[in-house]
Amino acid sequence: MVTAKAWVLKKHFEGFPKTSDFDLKKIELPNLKDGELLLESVFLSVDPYMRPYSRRDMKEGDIMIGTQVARIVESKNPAFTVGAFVVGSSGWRTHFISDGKDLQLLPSNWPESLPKSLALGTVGMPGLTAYFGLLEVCKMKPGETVLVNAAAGAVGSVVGQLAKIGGCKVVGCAGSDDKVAYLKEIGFDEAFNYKTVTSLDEALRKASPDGYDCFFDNVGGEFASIAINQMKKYGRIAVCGAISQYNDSVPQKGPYVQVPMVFKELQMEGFVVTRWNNRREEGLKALLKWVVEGKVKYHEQVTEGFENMPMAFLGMLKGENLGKAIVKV
Ligand SMILES: NC(=O)C1=CN([C@@H]2O[C@H](COP(=O)(O)OP(=O)(O)OC[C@H]3O[C@@H](n4cnc5c(N)ncnc54)[C@H](OP(=O)(O)O)[C@@H]3O)[C@@H](O)[C@H]2O)C=CC1
Ligand SMILES: CCCCCCCCC/C=C/C=O
Repeated sequence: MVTAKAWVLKKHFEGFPKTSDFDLKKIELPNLKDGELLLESVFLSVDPYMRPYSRRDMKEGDIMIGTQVARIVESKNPAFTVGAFVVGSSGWRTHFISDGKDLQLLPSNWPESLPKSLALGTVGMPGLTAYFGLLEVCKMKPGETVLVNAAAGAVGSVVGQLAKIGGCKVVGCAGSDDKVAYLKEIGFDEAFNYKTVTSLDEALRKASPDGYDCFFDNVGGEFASIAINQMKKYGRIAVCGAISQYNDSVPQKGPYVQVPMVFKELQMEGFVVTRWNNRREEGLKALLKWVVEGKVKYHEQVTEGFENMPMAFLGMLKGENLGKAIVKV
């Protein structure tokens, strides 16, 4: 008999989440039936979507949603071998039972030298978000200028590097000087700390006096309202996320987007990465190849210990992570 630990949503978040909104539970797992596997989480992901999705998809007492890299510890399913690693979507738990249908094996050519946690970041959902958002929503072309915010995070750091591979000029904004230094290290042409500039408008203009063809927006709110005015004619805005609004109890008010949208003839499109689930393998293959070749660099903010999951989640929402926020069990 295995006892799993799991973090549940004790109380719906109001405003910024608190550690007291979570509860740690123990769950006795039954013996395996034919066709089932027992898995042990090795790395778990904390992601911004958990904040808005918790309100939409969860009720109090539910196990927190989320993905993990897990090792198969016991198998009564011939398609899965003990010792293999998979990406699962079983939420914040140390152990779980699956029939295998919701599991994705790590690519068979995964190099020993690469951390398996990358399957939750650069070579996982956030990397795919950057890949499809840039290619299919921004439709970036060589020679164009791309702006990305939350640029030193899991999605943003990949956006900037893929835009460079695609022959674009890249401007990134992030919330600390260390993050800005990292962006320059990984090849961003221009980067600045949006928290310390005296005028965001001026900083954006200085970084690209001719304006922006593509804006990969991870933040929304005030940042997006200012940046939209610096789009070039026929510019494309990929609305990927709105982290500056996820903790609002009262919706923020405009400025509104219609005037620049009309006169600059902009395209603005929201998207969710799962739209391209049928092209997941294509995206992962490309991302893994660029990482192996050293063309896409990665950084992970690893928090040790399953008991620290709420703290890691709160830290990520506060901007404490450089690169992908990961919890190592
Ligand atoms: N549409 C889709 O399919 C997907 C969308 N997303 C979205 O992409 C965005 C980035 O996600 P991800 O890369 O995983 O997360 P990150 O790794 O970028 O972590 C979140 C970062 O957001 C920044 N941030 C937090 N609060 C604010 C704020 N009030 N204003 C500005 N920046 C803030 C912080 O960086 P800093 O120090 O720079 O402020 C923080 O480090 C999120 O909005 C997320 O919801 C993610 C995956 C899929
Ligand atoms: C429990 C598994 C959920 C995986 C969802 C991945 C889609 C994330 C879309 C993100 C949107 C905004 O952050």
